[in-house]
Amino acid sequence: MATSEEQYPFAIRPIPNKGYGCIATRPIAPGEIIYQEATIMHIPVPAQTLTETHINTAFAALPESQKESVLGLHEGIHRTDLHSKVMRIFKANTFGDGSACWLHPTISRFNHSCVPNATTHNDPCCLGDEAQIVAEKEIAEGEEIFFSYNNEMYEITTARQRKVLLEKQYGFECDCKACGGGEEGRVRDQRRVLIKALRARLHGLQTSDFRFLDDGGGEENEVAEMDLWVKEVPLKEKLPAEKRVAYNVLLGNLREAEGMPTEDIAVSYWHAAEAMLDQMMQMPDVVVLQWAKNVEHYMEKAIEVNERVRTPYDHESQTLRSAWKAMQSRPCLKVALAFLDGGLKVKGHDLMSVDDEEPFAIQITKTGGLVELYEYECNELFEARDDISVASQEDELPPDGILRTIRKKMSTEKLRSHIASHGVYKVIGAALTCAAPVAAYWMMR
Ligand SMILES: C[S@@+](CC[C@H](N)C(=O)[O-])C[C@H]1O[C@@H](n2cnc3c(N)ncnc32)[C@H](O)[C@@H]1O
Repeated sequence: MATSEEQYPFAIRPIPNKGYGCIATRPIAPGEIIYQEATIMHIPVPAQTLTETHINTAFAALPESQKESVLGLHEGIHRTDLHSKVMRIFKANTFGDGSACWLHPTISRFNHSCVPNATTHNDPCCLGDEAQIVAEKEIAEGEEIFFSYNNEMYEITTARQRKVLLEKQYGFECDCKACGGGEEGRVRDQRRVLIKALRARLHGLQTSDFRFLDDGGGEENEVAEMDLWVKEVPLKEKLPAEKRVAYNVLLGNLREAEGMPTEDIAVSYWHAAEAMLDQMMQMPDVVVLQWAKNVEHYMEKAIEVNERVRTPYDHESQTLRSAWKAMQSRPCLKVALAFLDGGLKVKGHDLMSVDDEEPFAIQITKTGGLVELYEYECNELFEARDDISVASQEDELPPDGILRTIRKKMSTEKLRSHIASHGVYKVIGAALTCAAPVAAYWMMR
């Protein structure tokens, strides 16, 4: 176990009931690279189809020194399907990306938490076959450093369900704060159930049913990821833009509240901004200023969250920044942001309001002129369009869906009384089936 304490900010130490683990030897700041190392035993086969022969062949091909370090790794559990020590070691320490599996001799010493303070980065474009452990939060000297062994799955399962998954895969019972039960555990479970529902809807799927995990997950040694996803059923209708906005914002908020990795939080806000822009573009001649502000707010949030743990020059930061630049060049957003930035003169129209009231929207006329619209004027315009669209045939994605969203904005009183009589979770439930941004807003208060 070769880590030099001067060179790296952690040491491998025995941890009660966990074998070894990695302890910070000094304070570590968010974004700091804790460790970086190359893979060994890289097997170009997905975990589901990995066989004993694959593992034995890859092990046999290693130089003697690497064989020794593999054999020194944690052996994992004695399952009936894992016949040799090498098999058990590989299963207990394996990393994978859906197309290959591999080991990292030192990174394998980090233990798991469902609320991790670090993440693994292994983007092959930037790191080749290396992986990094990067701090997600402030880590104090003496604190154990954890990453999540499968955040994609664990962020959508309750403590009881994770207990089955972790037991079958690794043979341990997690004692992190998300698995610790009590009131905190209950709130975390509810957040993760919502994250599951939102993620499914955003993928165009009905929510998967994980209740079989509550009953112990069956006789199998391991619950394959395939089993969990194969039950997915596509939604009958495409999710309209206003729901994608609401769901992504809520997903970002829930992930933040749950302390999930910043990369996932940033992606939620980025997708919310994209959906908001899609919503704006369904009505290209009327630019609602608040929607433009929302796009800007969600993108700024995505960039800020991402750069808590990455420099502006990292690949992910560059991707986000160039996505934001591309969005800003869309005519509707460009007009709105230029206007909000301090006035915009187009074809002799001075759009700065004569009084202090900010217009609700800007209308782009047929001749390309720009006209300010105040809220009452918008309502009249939208009502006229609603009347026309009621008469028109039903589209899969009605272009005037957004108009209805604005209407929903008017019914906050109804939501308020709903919360009073049914409680917040009923309202969240309602929002999951008929969400509008205003419902998401209420949920987050
Ligand atoms: C990849 S290894 C991690 C390093 C390992 N503890 C060692 O001694 O080398 C995975 C194994 O560590 C243990 N482990 C990891 N996270 C744990 C946790 N949160 N609680 C208890 N045991 C854990 C389990 O035995 C698991 O099979």
